[in-house]
Amino acid sequence: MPLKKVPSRVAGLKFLGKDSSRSNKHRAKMNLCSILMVKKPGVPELFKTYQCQNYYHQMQVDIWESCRSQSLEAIQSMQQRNLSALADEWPGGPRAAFPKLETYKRKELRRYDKETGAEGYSLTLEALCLSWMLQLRLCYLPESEHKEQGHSSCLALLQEMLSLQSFNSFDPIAQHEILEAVAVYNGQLLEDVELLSLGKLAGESLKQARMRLHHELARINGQLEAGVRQQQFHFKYFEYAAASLRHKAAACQTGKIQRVQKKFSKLLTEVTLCDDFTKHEEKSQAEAQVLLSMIRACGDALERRSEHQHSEQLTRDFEEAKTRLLSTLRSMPSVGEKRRFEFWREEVEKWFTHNEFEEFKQVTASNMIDVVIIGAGISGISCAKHLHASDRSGQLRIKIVEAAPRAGGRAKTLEQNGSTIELGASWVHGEKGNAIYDYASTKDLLLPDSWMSDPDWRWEDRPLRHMCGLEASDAEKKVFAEVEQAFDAFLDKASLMDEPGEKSLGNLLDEKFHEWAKRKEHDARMMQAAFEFKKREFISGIGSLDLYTASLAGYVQAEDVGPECVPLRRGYSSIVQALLQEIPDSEIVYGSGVKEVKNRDDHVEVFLESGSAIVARAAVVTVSLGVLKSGDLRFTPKLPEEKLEAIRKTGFGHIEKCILKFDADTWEDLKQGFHCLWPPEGDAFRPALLRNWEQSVFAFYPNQPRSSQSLVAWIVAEGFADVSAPTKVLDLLRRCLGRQVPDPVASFLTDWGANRRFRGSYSYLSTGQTPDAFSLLGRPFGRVFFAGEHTHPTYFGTAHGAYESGARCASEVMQTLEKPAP
Ligand SMILES: Cc1cc2nc3c(=O)[nH]c(=O)nc-3n(C[C@H](O)[C@H](O)[C@H](O)COP(=O)(O)OP(=O)(O)OC[C@H]3O[C@@H](n4cnc5c(N)ncnc54)[C@H](O)[C@@H]3O)c2cc1C
Repeated sequence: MPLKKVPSRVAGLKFLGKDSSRSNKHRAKMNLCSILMVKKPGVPELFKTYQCQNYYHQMQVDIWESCRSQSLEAIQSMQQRNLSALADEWPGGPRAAFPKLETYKRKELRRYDKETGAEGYSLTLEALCLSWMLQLRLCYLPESEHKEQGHSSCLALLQEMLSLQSFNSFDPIAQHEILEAVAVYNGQLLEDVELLSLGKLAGESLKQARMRLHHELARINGQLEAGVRQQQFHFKYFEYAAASLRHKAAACQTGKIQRVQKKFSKLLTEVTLCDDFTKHEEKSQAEAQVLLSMIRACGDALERRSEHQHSEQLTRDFEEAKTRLLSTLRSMPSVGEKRRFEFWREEVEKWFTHNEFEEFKQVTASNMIDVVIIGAGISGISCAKHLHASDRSGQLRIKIVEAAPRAGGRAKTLEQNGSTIELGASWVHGEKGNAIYDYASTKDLLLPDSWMSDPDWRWEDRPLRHMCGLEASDAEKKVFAEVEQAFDAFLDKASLMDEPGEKSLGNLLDEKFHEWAKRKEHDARMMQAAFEFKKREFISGIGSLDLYTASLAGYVQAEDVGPECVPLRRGYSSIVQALLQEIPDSEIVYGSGVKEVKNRDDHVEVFLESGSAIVARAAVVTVSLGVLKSGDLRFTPKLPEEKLEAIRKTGFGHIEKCILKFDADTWEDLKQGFHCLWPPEGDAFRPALLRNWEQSVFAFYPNQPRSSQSLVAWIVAEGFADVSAPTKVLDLLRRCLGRQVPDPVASFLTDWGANRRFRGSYSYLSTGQTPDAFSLLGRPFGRVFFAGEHTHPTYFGTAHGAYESGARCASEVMQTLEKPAP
């Protein structure tokens, strides 16, 4: 690779890139524009055609800068920003314009290639443009629905550039650029599971496609190494060499990685030891040192991988490597001086916290297991239990990773001086065909039937009070009972409808109520108040913030397993404890939030927030719909669009409980609880539109089991985080009773909506959704399986739905694991 004199303008750009001062950046940008717009008359015309000048210029400069900041992620996010800001400038979208621009450039390139010498400088520029364009294109790849085509065309472009007769006579900057693009592509390609889809596209077998890939990589790496050997201590070479190593590490077996690692290590050692090493740019010298240490540390890590070491040990090793490196840098005459050393210390920190490097560390820290279950709620534990039950060999290696320090998720019971308080699920809804009921019965966890006939608990006998503090009169109670009956009848009728269509529950109920109320002679305000009570009560049952976005079809689809509401003797946590006893303790890792799930060809990689990773043959995701909506858990590759849409559209409720615990004397007076009637607000009662959450409180119920001496108020509010809620709820209680009530001895407030591990209470079908949304949410994607209440087609929103979804998932996973490898 002969070094030619670098054309000043381009060189200026390159070196200006190193200087981050604003004016220099601006000059760099202007230089670039003038090269593109003035020196190459064909280019502006073309850009004009696609009306994308600004976009393109901005892009070049952005890419330039983000290449310096080393991260493809940075390029992608910049790309996103630019795209939305400049979408108007590029009618038809950049994807439509790209192929045209590309074809043009490729043609030019070939033409210049034939006429090498005469147009050498132009050729260099064209090659530069092409390589930038390639980088742009690479940015689109992760998002593109035409990923396979994207891969093919990128590969074709790379091959074309590398095979140009005149490649070696390009100026070094252009060669660098092209090789960089190659290296980025190299990493990207491995990321996308080794050309699997490309193989399919070209009608090749997987084996052929892999061979082709390896052949290609060997060639590309050869070029990279040649670059390093020529002592061009260029930042990018080292960086991408490391990225490439990391990707290889993720894709190959240990033996192979060690060979690659040794090779790089040798190469870099050679570089740092050579005579004129210290004559090179300071930054490059340090870069080489950093890389060498990193690679050595990686080497150590790799060796440990075979020794099954834990990630904490690895973290310590990396820390040690970092300290070693810093002391080497401090001792280097060109770096050790205080101000510069500070700069380098920051750089080293960056290197060592660089995402890719972290991932490398994580992957090396893991050992392959069979199934990793994310979340130890009812669905996660049920899945583990059922996996064990169907594991005939008794060899299945399972891990459950749970972000919280406890199991149970939305089933959470507080133990309070011998009594229990339910913060999440409290009832076993229905007896027949309810898996939780059956399970709890066999373990004798349910309260005896007699509790239902307890006069203190009888629903219909509960006192009815106005918010102003008055008890409802007998006449009002009669109206209330009639409205209740009519309301239930509306819903019963809705359940019988064959085609509930797009209608919302709110609309249906309003319609029916108005028809019904017209025929009645009762006090209109009382009817309305009773109707709004029912709606409030109903909202807390289905979890929707607003009945007008909850689908009637969803209500019809939700299956009841009986009218009973059976509480558990020792609360819902007793179910969780019983289930936990059926799986080995060592299988659960608490306090381990998962941040990313990578779906590979024949395995999954699950990256934890703590910095380690688990590699398994299959993963089961049981996090709530709220967590899936938030995007906190990343999936690579992205989930299919139809699943994403179901995640976006399916409703996830926001129900909270505020529980006030009283002493024995006060409790005697309150133990039945009561229903509260708000003055009617017109006929469009929508909690989402309420001025404050207090208005969603419709009752004070004894918390089950009632020995806890506590009243619970249900609250409907999004992302609820009002710490003063217990005081406000107590005020409401006093207001409704029309008298002073002694302060409670304790109060509890849930935060299901604000808690980032849940982000809501339970799911429901929204208007406009097709009823198969829940099944779609439960559909596996590659080796990733999905359980959780939100994946049950008929028992969504319930604990038994969660339990059954775990069992379903276990059977899907077993089928996959038992399939012979392709
Ligand atoms: C207030 C309330 C009252 C309810 N009342 C009833 C009732 O009376 N009867 C009934 O049948 N149902 C009821 N439910 C619903 C029932 O509690 C749920 O349907 C059920 O518990 C859901 O279980 P799951 O396993 O699907 O999800 P979860 O319980 O949400 O379990 C998911 C687990 O994943 C963990 N997690 C989240 N993110 C991560 C991450 N990144 N990495 C690792 N782990 C993570 C969470 O910590 C959690 O433990 C109620 C729910 C609420 C909120």
